[in-house]
Amino acid sequence: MNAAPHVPPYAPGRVPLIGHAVPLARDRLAFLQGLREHGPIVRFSIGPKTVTVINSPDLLQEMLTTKSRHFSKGLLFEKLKLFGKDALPVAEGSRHLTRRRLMQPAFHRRQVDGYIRTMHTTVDPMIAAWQSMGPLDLKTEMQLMTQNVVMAALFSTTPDRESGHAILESVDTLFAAALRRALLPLPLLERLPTPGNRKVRQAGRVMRAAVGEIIADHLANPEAYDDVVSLLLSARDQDGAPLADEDILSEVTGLLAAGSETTAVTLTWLFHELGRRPDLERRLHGEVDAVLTDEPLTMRSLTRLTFTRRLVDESLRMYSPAWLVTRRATEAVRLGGVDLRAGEDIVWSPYTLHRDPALYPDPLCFDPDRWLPERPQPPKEAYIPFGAGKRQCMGNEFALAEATLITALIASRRRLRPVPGPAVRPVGEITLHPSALRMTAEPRTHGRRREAV
Ligand code: HEM
Repeated sequence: MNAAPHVPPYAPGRVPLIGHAVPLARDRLAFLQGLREHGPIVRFSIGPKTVTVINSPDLLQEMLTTKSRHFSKGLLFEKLKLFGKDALPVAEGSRHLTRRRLMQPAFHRRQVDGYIRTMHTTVDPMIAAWQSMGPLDLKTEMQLMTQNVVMAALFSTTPDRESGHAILESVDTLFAAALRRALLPLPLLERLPTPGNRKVRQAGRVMRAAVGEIIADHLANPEAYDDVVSLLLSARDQDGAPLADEDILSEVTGLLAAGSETTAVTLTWLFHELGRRPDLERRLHGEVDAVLTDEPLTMRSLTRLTFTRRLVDESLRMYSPAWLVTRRATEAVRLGGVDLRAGEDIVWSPYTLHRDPALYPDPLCFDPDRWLPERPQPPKEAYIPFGAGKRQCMGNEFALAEATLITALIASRRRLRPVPGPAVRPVGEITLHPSALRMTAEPRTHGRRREAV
């Protein structure tokens, strides 16, 4: 016999009509973090909408794996359709499955190995160019770098700095609109011709034009390319029909959006920590000087960068880029003894999970050595920067290789020093990024200087 369902509590501080809108607007990260102490499943409300937060790693695992068929991607991803109606990260059901099967092979570890040289040749000149620049806005630099890496490795295209900036601004505008609309869903307002909505439409046009050009070039010179765009262009369904133009545009745009900012903010946080921890920086320099040679980098050489990789893993723990993820129950389902109603909106946060002192000793200490194999490790379900189950990040191997490679290449040639300014704090927008981070890129005077490949 099933036990009587438990009704999860509302978080304290709920005010009639507006619910928890005030603490949420004041500091959404702190609000979400604070909810953990109210149990594994807790509710909050914004106006008439109730949102259920899952805090326990076991229940998250259940929702994302064994019971995943009862959930759709939810509010945030509905709003992220701004990037493309049915792109993989927002697609549902059989459409998701077919597209995932089609694109997954391009992201297997073996395939990622083949991207390493392109990553290297894309990033090297960008690091060299820092020489002639003043203080860097580090997040923007990292975004340009990771955007170029995705475009070069997956679409065989490298935009110049100006075009890269234009794409980046459009991605930022669309991401900001998606989050705003998910937090305060007022569909009617989204359609009005307000300046804000016009800006969003214009950003969409810039993205479509940039991606459209890439696709047109592939169509005009099919024999010149063998990449993800070619894969999409040559795909056929069971009836032998090609993908619709709109679908190809959506998938390419979706990959660009999913694959650039997440890795960029991971690297931004990593160098923020190194900038204030000379002990860690010294160890990183020691490792890259010992491992990097003048030979081109390969997956094999990356696996020897064990400390560099622990820095990446720790940045992904403490500053999980995808800090807020949503789901929606598509039918009534029981989770952890709680009956969720069909249509119930759900939120989970790798950021708060990874900062739970019950799972991570001293969680606010940036300690890459917590990932040493001889140290006690957290349960697998407690470390999910890339999610879990059938919707787990498709680009995780790509992102880990890229972040390790970029960290090592920067450290082999530059020291990023913080520019004095206001204290850096985490800001939870579509990704978790530092409030502002300006750093200067000093050449390294000791150590092996690497030339462009
Ligand atoms: C540090 C970097 C990254 C992080 C932290 C990250 C995180 C995530 C997370 C948490 C999800 C799953 C969301 C959910 O469960 O609803 C996801 C999905 C996805 N990511 Fe990533 N991601 C990263 C980099 C990348 C890269 C480099 C690419 C591709 C170039 C990529 C492509 C995708 C795609 C296509 C999906 C949708 C998968 C599906 O629904 O089947 N990501 N990512």
